[in-house]
Amino acid sequence: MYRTAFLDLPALATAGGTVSLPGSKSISNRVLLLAALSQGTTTIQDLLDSDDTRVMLAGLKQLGCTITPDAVTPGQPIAVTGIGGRLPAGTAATLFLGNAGTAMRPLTAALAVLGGNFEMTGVPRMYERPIGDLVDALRQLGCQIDYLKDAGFPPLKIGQPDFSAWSDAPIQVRGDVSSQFLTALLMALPLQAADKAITIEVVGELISKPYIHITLELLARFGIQVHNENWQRFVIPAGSRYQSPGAIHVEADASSASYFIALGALAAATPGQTGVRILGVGKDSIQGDIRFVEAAQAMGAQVESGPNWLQVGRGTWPLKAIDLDCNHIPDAAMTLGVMALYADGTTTLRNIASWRVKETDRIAAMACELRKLGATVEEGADYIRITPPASATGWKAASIHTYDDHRVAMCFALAAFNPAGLPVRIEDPQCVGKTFPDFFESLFAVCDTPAQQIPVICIDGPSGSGKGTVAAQVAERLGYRLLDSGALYRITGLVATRAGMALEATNAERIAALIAAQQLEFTSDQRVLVNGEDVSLAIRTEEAGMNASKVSAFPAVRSALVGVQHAFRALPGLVADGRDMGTVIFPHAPLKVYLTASVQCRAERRYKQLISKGLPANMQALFADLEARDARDMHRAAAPLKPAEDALQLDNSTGTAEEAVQQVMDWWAARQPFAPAAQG
Ligand SMILES: Nc1ncnc2c1ncn2[C@@H]1O[C@H](COP(=O)(O)OP(=O)(O)O)[C@@H](O)[C@H]1O
Ligand SMILES: Nc1ccn([C@@H]2O[C@H](COP(=O)(O)OP(=O)(O)O)[C@@H](O)[C@H]2O)c(=O)n1
Repeated sequence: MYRTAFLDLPALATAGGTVSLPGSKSISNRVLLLAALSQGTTTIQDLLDSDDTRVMLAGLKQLGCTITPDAVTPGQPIAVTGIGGRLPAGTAATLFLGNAGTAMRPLTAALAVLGGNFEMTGVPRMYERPIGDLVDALRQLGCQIDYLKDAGFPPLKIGQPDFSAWSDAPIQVRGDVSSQFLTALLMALPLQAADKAITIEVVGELISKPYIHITLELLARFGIQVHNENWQRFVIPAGSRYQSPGAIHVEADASSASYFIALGALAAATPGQTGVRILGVGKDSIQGDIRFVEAAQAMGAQVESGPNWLQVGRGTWPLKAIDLDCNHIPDAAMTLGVMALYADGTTTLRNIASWRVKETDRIAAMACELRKLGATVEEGADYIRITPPASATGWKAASIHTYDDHRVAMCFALAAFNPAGLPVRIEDPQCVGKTFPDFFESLFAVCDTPAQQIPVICIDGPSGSGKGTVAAQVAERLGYRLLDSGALYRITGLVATRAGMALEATNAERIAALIAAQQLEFTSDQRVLVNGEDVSLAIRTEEAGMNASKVSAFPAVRSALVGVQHAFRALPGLVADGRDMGTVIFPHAPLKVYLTASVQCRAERRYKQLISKGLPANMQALFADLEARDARDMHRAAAPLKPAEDALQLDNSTGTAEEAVQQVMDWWAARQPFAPAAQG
């Protein structure tokens, strides 16, 4: 997940490849509970790993379910052996359910019906989330539930139910506060329907019907066929009994799929690829938002589907403008708002009054941000009408404010395909964490753009000037990748020495062949692996620096390392630290900085740095080494150390590292097309 203040997306050109979406939270926790109540073992594929599923798993273990493996492991199924519809007499437990409504509500209902001695607890925020309507409904049956703090809210105490006074009258539950209460009853009451049918009656208008649809579909897979009488009465037939389906797959979140469906529809296919393949959800999905596919098709998307996959490519281009009632897909419809930027006319999205009361006023937010990009937007109480810029020159580079709304951030990323080739800034990108923490990583993995579009900031300079420190911090602030090119020469020196090769010109070709044959890996936490061995510390000694300086003078070695360095230039951007980043490796980089500091100052810094790493250091020797290294780096024939003609020079002798970082950030900001107010 990007935790930067903003994330700049370079202009993107094509899309293609496969994206796996995270599992749906609503489905994950329902499946877990249903598996736990069933007879038999259920093998669950693609369960979401999140706070809410973790507390559910922990609770189920306390109830005696066997869970293997112990926790969600990426790519591996998890097996849940259920309790077969009953708990051993006298089962007692205190269940901590965090802030997971999808665990608290259904588990309360199930345990109240099964009976035992339970305390249902959670985080303080959970104690502010209402549960009174569910408790009232359960008490109609004879369930024993007491409030341990405030009436109507968790924590709760659950005892042994007494069903003797319960007639066959329908159980009534309110449907207009949270559909989770009805879901909880629908999942718990089959436990009492062995001998007689049970009817649940909704009082008031039922909200969020698509979620009840999910519950009914999943119940059916676990052997319970509920009769839905016009969303007002639900009848659980007599003889109902939970039975594991054996294996079940958790669908990916269909709303998250909308961004990639749109991507396939509006991006040209990456050569060699046939559009975007989305794994985890198919057209037969039980989630309401899957109907986004129809809307995308109406705009021109070419969509194929199979069990749990979608394949989306460009069909009609430009997209067709549409006029659509979006009441059935309120969340995913925001994505249509950005697709409208690529349409051949004015698109109207209607019946979206609920947008006004979501994470933010989404109609106002979409209108404001779409206008920043150059669209003409009309907004009404319950509609939005979007006319795209008339031509490529009408597009503007915008810094998109995201209103702490994950969906605003995700759908506006698609604006990076604009025909004007402008970058798009997404402010506060970490707001996507609510449903899709790795959204931008997933997006970059299936998007492509010519290398010259991907920004590179070069930071060159002599040893100890602070390049590595400044480059790492600039990369962190921008969410860019980092190339520590010196590490490549240090590794070369190390492997050559270990292979017993003298670091002399006569061996240059052999050394070059040797480094080209190594498997190099740079981890996200800045460790360096050679053929799987962590050499991060071994290459940091002064001796390794000297050896690096020697091998780096060999043209054959330098050529052998060019491809590796170019490969670092990847979305969303790169900060490259070295000697020849701006002069040789990335000569067209949009920002080149030449960082210097006096030899005295650099020797002192290096001394402190080595000591802090527990490596030996001697001030006098360091001073001499630095001078020798400077001389060799500056006077060698191949790619000598010198400022690029268009480099900005920064003397870093007196200021702090933070000041140097800020200077580079300011220079970078000045080269961006975004309004200055939004710079971070
Ligand atoms: N103003 C400064 N700018 C950059 N680094 C500094 C500064 N002041 C002290 N340092 C320290 O200097 C040391 C050497 O910096 P480093 O980034 O390794 O240099 P280089 O990569 O140019 O060899 C680091 O330990 C860093 O924390
Ligand atoms: N792009 C680069 C980076 C490093 N080098 C060489 O590799 C050596 C080690 O690089 P480094 O960046 O790790 O060294 P320090 O600046 O940290 O001392 C330098 O002294 C240079 O001789 C190079 O020639 N070209």
